[in-house]
Amino acid sequence: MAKLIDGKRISAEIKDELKREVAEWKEKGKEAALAVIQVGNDPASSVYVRNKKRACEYIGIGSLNYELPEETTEAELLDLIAELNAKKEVSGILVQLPLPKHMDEDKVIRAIDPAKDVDGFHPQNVGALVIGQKGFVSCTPAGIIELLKRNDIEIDGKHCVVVGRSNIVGKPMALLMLRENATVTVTHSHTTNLKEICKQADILIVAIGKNQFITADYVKEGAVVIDVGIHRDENNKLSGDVKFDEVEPLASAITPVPGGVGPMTIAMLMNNCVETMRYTI
Ligand SMILES: Nc1nc2c(c(=O)[nH]1)N[C@@H](CN(C=O)c1ccc(C(=O)N[C@@H](CCC(=O)O)C(=O)O)cc1)CN2
Repeated sequence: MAKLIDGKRISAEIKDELKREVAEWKEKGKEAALAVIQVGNDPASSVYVRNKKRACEYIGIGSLNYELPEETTEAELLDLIAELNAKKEVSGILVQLPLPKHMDEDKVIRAIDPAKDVDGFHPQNVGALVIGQKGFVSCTPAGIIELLKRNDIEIDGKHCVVVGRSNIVGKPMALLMLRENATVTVTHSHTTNLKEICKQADILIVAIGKNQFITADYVKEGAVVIDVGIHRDENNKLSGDVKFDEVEPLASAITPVPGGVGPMTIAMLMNNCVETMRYTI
């Protein structure tokens, strides 16, 4: 019987800790405000943007929401980002991904002031992570580290297999696990012996975007399984990249979907927003 890693509970704990900290900073005259830009009306993105706004309100920081139509041009979006970069009262900026196909996501991310890049996607922040310097760390990988630590799951010396190499999860996740002294294997669509590699994992982190792809035959008895995937069926029922019912009996600990990694993304975004209060003069 696997230990259920309860991201919903831990994210609530973190938001309560941040709520108290924000109150202290505000007493010292410090403020923070998060600007969230959504282009188009992807239903899942609208849920996440709403959750981010609610989290800002809960911890006591400002939130400015910009809902732009799908046909917004890249130039118009870049102009808005430039405006927000220049606004002193805006301490964090994020552009909800994915963007419409006519936009270059990398170019848009590079336009955000790295000091306001609370998603941790800007090359300057990613570079800082690579060389072990200070910078914003992307929220989902940071949330997974927090889940492991707050569940007293040992990372140092463990073999961690990351399935997927995206810029917003897989790659930063590998770097964070390395920073925690895990031995890290990153797999991807060109990995030929995926099942054999996954079965070697003490900690298996799955972020491939394939519904319930990881089944019991990919998992070593007693492994810790972290599911980053999120899929909705026609009845709006959520599932992950891991076949939970099959894998749970094998694992020593596992994250559910929903209620695992997802809420931690929001909590760690709030932490990055509060970080701007800790380091402003
Ligand atoms: N600019 C960004 N875009 C995207 C990010 C990101 O970190 N920055 N990550 C994902 C989406 N994401 C945040 O934006 C995100 C995904 C899931 C959840 C979450 O709380 N999931 C819940 C279920 C919520 C629901 O009812 O659907 C759960 O798993 O329990 C929060 C944020 C891609 N885009």
